[in-house]
Amino acid sequence: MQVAEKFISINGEGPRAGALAVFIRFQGCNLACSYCDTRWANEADCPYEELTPEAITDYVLAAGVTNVTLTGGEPLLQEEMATLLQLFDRRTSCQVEVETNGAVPLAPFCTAGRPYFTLDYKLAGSGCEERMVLENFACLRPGDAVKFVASTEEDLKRAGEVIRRHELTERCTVYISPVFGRIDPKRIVRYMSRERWNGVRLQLQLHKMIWPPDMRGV
Ligand SMILES: C[S@@+](CC[C@H](N)C(=O)[O-])C[C@H]1O[C@@H](n2cnc3c(N)ncnc32)[C@H](O)[C@@H]1O
Ligand SMILES: Nc1nc2[nH]cc(C(=O)O)c2c(=O)[nH]1
Ligand code: SF4
Ligand SMILES: [Mg+2]
Repeated sequence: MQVAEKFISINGEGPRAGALAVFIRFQGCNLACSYCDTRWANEADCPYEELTPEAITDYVLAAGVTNVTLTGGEPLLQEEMATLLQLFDRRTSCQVEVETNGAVPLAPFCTAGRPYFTLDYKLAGSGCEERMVLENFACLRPGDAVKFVASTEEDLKRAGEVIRRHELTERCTVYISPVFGRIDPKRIVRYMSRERWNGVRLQLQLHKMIWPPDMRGV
């Protein structure tokens, strides 16, 4: 498996935000979001370590941290991802979370060793909305999350439509986040108040408040 970086930090995003986690960031992505903060990991010439699923679970077990976040790049493009998830299930008692971009079918990963998914629904501002696999919503369960990362008021309006049409707040946790530096979070809160967005949570990326926003390995 192609690992661009691995590190221990607090999770800055999602349902386990603030909790210590071990991060495995895989190289390569099938999208090119306009705002991507880890574009470097998507480049074909990004340096990576080639690690087996066994070596990755060994690293996590040795780290002694019980939350694991698999991210990227797009983690679900890794050929051995199903094997890795089964190994985590068999060899560890870790809570495994996968950050995924909504453009890869989840169903093949919803068998034994199913992780928690944090699924990004890409809005128009990302340039990738037409790539969303809408069938994925049916796979979501409590403990999972859908995240909308908004650049504009148009994005906020669209997020509201998708949340309502697919009844997402009934299925799992729903987050709305600003594209870092592109929209003032105050505008999002005003929008949430005006539209009475019950059941949706604003989320700001904690790690970008603690460290420089472009710092790797945190
Ligand atoms: C880098 S992506 C990797 C996982 C997967 N490819 C995805 O898009 O969910 C991890 C998370 O960072 C978010 N993200 C990337 N760039 C961002 C930015 N500039 N501002 C806010 N969130 C960003 C993505 O929307 C996603 O939720
Ligand atoms: N601290 C920290 N938390 C994170 N949660 C999700 C991340 C990601 O890049 O997917 C991330 C990240 O890059 N750093
Ligand atoms: S899907 Fe994720 S990793 Fe890929 S370009 Fe978009 S934000 Fe970046
Ligand atoms: Mg990140």
